[in-house]
Amino acid sequence: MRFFMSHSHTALKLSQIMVSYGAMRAVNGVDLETHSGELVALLGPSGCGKTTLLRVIAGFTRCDSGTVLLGNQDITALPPELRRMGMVFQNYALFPHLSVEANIAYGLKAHGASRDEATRKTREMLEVVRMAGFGARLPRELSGGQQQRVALARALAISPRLLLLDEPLGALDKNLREEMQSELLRIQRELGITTLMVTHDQEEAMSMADRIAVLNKGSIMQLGTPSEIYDAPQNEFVSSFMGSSTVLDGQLTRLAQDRWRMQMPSGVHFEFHCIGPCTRNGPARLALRPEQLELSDVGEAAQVVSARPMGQITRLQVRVRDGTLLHLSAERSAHSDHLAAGTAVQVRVRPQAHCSVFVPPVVAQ
Ligand SMILES: Nc1ncnc2c1ncn2[C@@H]1O[C@H](COP(=O)(O)OP(=O)(O)OP(=O)(O)O)[C@@H](O)[C@H]1O
Repeated sequence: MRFFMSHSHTALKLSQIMVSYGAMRAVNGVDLETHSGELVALLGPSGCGKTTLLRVIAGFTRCDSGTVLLGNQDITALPPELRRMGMVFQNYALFPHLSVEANIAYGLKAHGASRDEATRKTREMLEVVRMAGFGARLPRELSGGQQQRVALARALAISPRLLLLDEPLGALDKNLREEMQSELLRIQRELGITTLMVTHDQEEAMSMADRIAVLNKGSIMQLGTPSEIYDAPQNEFVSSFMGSSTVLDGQLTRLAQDRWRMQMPSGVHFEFHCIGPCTRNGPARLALRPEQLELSDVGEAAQVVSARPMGQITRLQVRVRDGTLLHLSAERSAHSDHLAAGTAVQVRVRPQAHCSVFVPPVVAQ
């Protein structure tokens, strides 16, 4: 009867997970705790260990050390079939010769559901993913998005304690992908099921996740809400991975309580407010996002390299006098749309912007 339980709101806790393949460490001491019912995105570049971490949680890959807790249960050594987790992969992985209904019922029967239970639950899941009426079709008779709905229905049918998604929308084109993002979110919210989703798409993570874990080289670089990750990156990796920024090396000087000046060796300088508990005079790196810069009557002299109207904004590239290229996004205007290459302008950090500064670690002599 366990199939008729509501989806449990179970939290996951990973402690010091290590996985190596030979000499290569794929996951390097990961700690991660989810709240029950939240959607956490595992975001990072190719090869950073996202899938390996998901496989450790599912039980397909053994970790060399560390523990996996689900609720209060230590499941580190539990085989995958006893973990009751729902998984969806990028490539659908539906059985091609089975109908939609049979695909969904397959896992239910494998978990010991009777035929009647399986039929009832399968119909219910088809309703949840808005595919009622498609039960008799074969996977090849469905679009990519529909196949992914069926894969999701199949994963959810066993009332999993955790939903694991590995690039679930990676094979879909942009429009369908966006539609499926909100659909997936609706279902996840409706069922209140704790979900981990692997993605390398920053926008997808930003628009869907309650919290994002940014991974690099097997370690979590930062865990936080989308706005914490974007607005207050804790290190240079997160700052450059989330959205684009231009990084300037120079000397940092405090001008006032929360006002700083960054001067590059050429003398080019910018004044700005700093994010968070900033920092000390001396060598530093300033990360400037396109939306933090503006053309103005005061500021560093620069030349326009290119101006491209893109929907609501114009993307500008300007070069300051030491050759540094800066990226700006300006609100569309007749002026910004018609800035020719070579036009002399002035550029500054927007007065209200708060920028990230990273101080190189002090090297002991
Ligand atoms: N079975 C394996 N044997 C050896 N090395 C592996 C194995 N699986 C993964 N790796 C390596 O471990 C590292 C992490 O791989 P993983 O698939 O977890 O990365 P990922 O972040 O999911 O990448 P992608 O976004 O490209 O799927 C990579 O360097 C990969 O080559």
